[in-house]
Amino acid sequence: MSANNTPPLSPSSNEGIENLQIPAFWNRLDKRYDWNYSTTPQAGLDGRSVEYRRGWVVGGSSSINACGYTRGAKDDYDLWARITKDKRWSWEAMWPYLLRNENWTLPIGGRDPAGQFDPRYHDTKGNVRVALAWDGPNAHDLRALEAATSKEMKVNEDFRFNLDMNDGSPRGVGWNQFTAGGGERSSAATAYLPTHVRERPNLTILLNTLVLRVLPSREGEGGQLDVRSVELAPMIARSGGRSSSGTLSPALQALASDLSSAVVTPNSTRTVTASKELILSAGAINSPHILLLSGIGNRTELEEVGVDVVHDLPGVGKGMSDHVNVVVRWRANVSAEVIDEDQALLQWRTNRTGPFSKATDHLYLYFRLPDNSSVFETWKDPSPGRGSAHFELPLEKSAPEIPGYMAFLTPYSRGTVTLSSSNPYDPPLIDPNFLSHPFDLAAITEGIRTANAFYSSPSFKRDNYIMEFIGPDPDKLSKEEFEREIKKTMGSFLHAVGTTAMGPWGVDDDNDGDGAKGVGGRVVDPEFRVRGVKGSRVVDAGVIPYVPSGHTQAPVYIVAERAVDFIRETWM
Ligand SMILES: Cc1cc2nc3c(=O)[nH]c(=O)nc-3n(C[C@H](O)[C@H](O)[C@H](O)COP(=O)(O)OP(=O)(O)OC[C@H]3O[C@@H](n4cnc5c(N)ncnc54)[C@H](O)[C@@H]3O)c2cc1C
Repeated sequence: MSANNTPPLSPSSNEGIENLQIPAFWNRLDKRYDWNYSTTPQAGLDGRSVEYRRGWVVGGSSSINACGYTRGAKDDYDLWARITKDKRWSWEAMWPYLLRNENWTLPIGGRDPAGQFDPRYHDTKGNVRVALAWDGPNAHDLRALEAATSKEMKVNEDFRFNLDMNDGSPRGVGWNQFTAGGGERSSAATAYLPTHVRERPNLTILLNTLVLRVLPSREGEGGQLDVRSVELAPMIARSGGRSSSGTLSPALQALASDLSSAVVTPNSTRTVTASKELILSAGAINSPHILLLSGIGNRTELEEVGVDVVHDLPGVGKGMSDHVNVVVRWRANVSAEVIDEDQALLQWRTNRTGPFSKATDHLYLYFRLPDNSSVFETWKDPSPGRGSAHFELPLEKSAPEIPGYMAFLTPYSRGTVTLSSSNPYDPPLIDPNFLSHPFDLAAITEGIRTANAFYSSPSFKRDNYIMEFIGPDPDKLSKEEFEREIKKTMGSFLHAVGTTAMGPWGVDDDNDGDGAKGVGGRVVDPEFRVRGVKGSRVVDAGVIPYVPSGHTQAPVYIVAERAVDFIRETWM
């Protein structure tokens, strides 16, 4: 079901779109809010391509995502500080920014959240509304909580209850926090661009407008390349991938008349030049795409597709790091809970409670592989530290099968975003290169064993509640059968980072585009300035060098809040 909507004025506006406001609808949204990307055929998935969703709407992917709010581990930020050799990126130094985006909100419907989060790690003054779900523990949660506090499960320290997974130490069983407030999605659009902000005279939002390229504006001091212009074109029709261009929208014409530097070109494009600097935030997939189309990237690869090289920066689009989604299942003795969707929609419209007010379920299990795991005999642990997790298992209640969409959080595999052609309307080639490193499948095999150990606790076995592990079970299938099953259903958690990764100050002598080195050739400095270029920064998920051991939207808000102060300090 999808709620009836008044057709939007523009498909790229989020305003007044009920389907975007309802958290539960994230997985059934109309394609018009999506760039409709897929990956290249993945050798690691036996040649399968997988869907790669990205939000085509104000607020980007935060307007269509599953609302999970996880900052990751303290170790993630400390790793960024080591990579950039800049202590300002450590968890401790970042603490004000970890809080600054957040507006902690009580759950809608009057549920008492005491004992389900730790108020010391939250703030109520930010813009992004964050809350626990409207409803309290269900029967499945009660068993998980019982397991997490039982003596038997002390065998694994990660099977313990964790009061707040956003305190920097996510390991354990804890309550899922959502980017929702009052039962409605809170996105970058609703949080940072509410109506009163959109009405500011110094802000212009161009809907249905495509950035084609960034352009050198003028020679900067000392002949340094100065990139502060963007080339824009209207986007009028979308039917999968990108659209064709059309005539200029009134907003674009108005902007052009306001800006002395705007230039009309014969094919309806427009060039706009920033007086101070250009901030590119087109996301981990599209920011590198735009840079490559602009001639900023690996010289040889640009020349191969006929793009004039403006700046040889080999790391652009390299080093893509993402979480994979491993599907495992258990048969459960649970009766199916049938949701009357008309009733649920009415309930949501009436008081914003009910099943539609939450995007996913209540509890998550974050766990590490043990230090003595056989996988570490062959490979070095890629995780950022012992406080971080290798896996996330959402503890979902469903009947008659309990699904485990287990996220593998610390992959060695790294991929790329490259050009399919020099035409800005052609989608980029997205190659996450899933399972290209043998550690990943070996770790997943061990991770499944640990996930099954959790569901084998007496709390879940009692009354024959969990009846059977459906699998894929590495202890029942042959290695080949097991791997085939994993590859058949695996997808992306859509947490791409690293494609315009930040690295240390100064000359980057590791900027060789070698994804295997870990950060894919560093594209921006620790304050997000594009290397070797004056006037441009990139601020989005692409600058994060390693995929965090949690979901990515909270880290992106944190990165963006940090960027605000870097930019402010530059111009004060
Ligand atoms: C379906 C889905 C579910 C997810 N679930 C979660 C979750 O539960 N929790 C979580 O933490 N993370 C989740 N994520 C990831 C999270 O939403 C992203 O990491 C986060 O939004 C940051 O993404 P980004 O920086 O890549 O940019 P995006 O959020 O994708 O934003 C990029 C913006 O730039 C615009 N843009 C791009 N190219 C151009 C161009 N050429 N011209 C004009 N505009 C352009 C896009 O339309 C978009 O508005 C999910 C993502 C998806 C897609």
